[in-house]
Amino acid sequence: MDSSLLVKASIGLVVAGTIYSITRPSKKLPPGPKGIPVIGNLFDVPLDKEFWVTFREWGQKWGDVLHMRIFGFHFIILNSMEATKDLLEKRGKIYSARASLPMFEIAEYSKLVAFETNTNRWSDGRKLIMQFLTGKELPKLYPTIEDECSKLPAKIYKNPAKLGDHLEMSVVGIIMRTTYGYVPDEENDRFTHITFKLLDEMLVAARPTNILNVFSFMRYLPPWLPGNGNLRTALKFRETMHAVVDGPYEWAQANKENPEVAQSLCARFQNSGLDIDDKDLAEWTAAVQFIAGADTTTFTLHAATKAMLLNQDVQRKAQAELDSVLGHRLPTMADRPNLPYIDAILKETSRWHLLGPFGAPHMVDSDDHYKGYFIPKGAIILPNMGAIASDPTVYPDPTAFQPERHLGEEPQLDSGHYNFGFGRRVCPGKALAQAEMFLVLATMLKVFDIAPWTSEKDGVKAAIGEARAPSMDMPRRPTPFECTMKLRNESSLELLGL
Ligand code: HEM
Repeated sequence: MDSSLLVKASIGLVVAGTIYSITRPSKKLPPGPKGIPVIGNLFDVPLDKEFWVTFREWGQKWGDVLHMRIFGFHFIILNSMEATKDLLEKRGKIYSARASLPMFEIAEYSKLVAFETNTNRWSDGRKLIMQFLTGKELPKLYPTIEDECSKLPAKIYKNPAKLGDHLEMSVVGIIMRTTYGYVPDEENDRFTHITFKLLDEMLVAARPTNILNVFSFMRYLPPWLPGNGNLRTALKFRETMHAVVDGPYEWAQANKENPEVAQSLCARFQNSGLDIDDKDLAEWTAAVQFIAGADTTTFTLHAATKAMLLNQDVQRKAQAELDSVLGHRLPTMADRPNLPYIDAILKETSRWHLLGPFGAPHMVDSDDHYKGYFIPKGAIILPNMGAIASDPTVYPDPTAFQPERHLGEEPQLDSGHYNFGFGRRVCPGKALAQAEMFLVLATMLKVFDIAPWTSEKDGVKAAIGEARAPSMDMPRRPTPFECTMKLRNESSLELLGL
């Protein structure tokens, strides 16, 4: 063999190797606290502080893309809108999976659009919702929204102490009527009751401290085995899940002739023209409307009420807008384009009260690289919306409640661009939620003043909100507050429809 050829070949190999080692994607994970073997960063996240605040502080030290590991799970924290959009939107194809939690699988929550990973069944479910809850179809739901909202002032007037419940039942009424054509009872409605039970159980099942969520092999052990209580719980939770999916659907089947049922989403899901005559998908997609749409919308309305209480000047400005556009009548959906301040209040509410500082986490389903860092397949992605919503370079004076920041020639970043999630997973109920929140808030402010409550002399106390420990839970109620609802003036009585 020609020795010069051997030398040339060796040099070539060395050069190629060097080039490869320089250009090879690095396996360097994004920065973050060092952690300790096996348990990783478990003790680096203080439990007495909001998690998003800790992550924002880490960001100030290490940058807007961070890594932490807890046991075998990798987490990538994104502290800026830019990084979040780059990954969850521009690379949405690989960043749209959902992590599977063993307790969610056993309880069958993973069959719901919101928790199912990116399968064909998930995308069919999404298509169904998008088809009927957006664009030209959405206004078909407006008469129901208007009807429910027109009843709200009388309910508040008769029993102001239950303001929080009235707001909740307006949202539930809109969902149950549009989804099934079913009008829920104000008190102790059977389907409403079981669905709220399910929502509570979901929070329990999602706890990372559940041993079954950490050691998934335990699902294959007999449920009666001592120490396998999580499996028994998950099997019980499955019964609630099925009651929520089957109950209202079967009621709708039995009441097909009722015109409201015939018009409902549930009926339309079955005749959608999509390639599904699959009863199973229609049934589970109908159920997710309540599961994903009730607390999210209600808690935002509770937070908007609190914002009005704390910012009386904003409330007065909103009422002045309502009076000048409406005169002496309740608002309708047709008024929305003329009431921009109400929408601005809702945008500011969603920024000011984060419903979920991390939204619903996505999972990346193949290895990736970003800004020179390695993002491992299976990592959970946590967009830190808390950091985004409080960034003074995006929102000057971020702690102030200022609807004006969303108006004018150069509005600041619309919270709707992050509060409803990202990319292929973005909330398909966004337009519906925004429409109903608009009308509920506009109706309430047209008829009532939301005033401070300090003692009985102020009137009847309405207490709303919840003391809560820092967590990753979504959605979250506002922290507790007390207010009283006063009719704005004598003629407001005429708007109650009594
Ligand atoms: C203020 C009200 C609401 C807020 C703030 C909200 C927010 C969100 C967020 C953050 C996500 C996760 C998105 C992601 O993974 O990137 C989501 C998903 C979802 N939302 Fe909403 N939502 C609201 C109301 C509603 C309503 C009224 C409905 C239905 C009628 C609904 C249906 C869904 C569904 C089905 C998903 C799962 C989407 C998927 O995983 O593909 N939401 N929502």
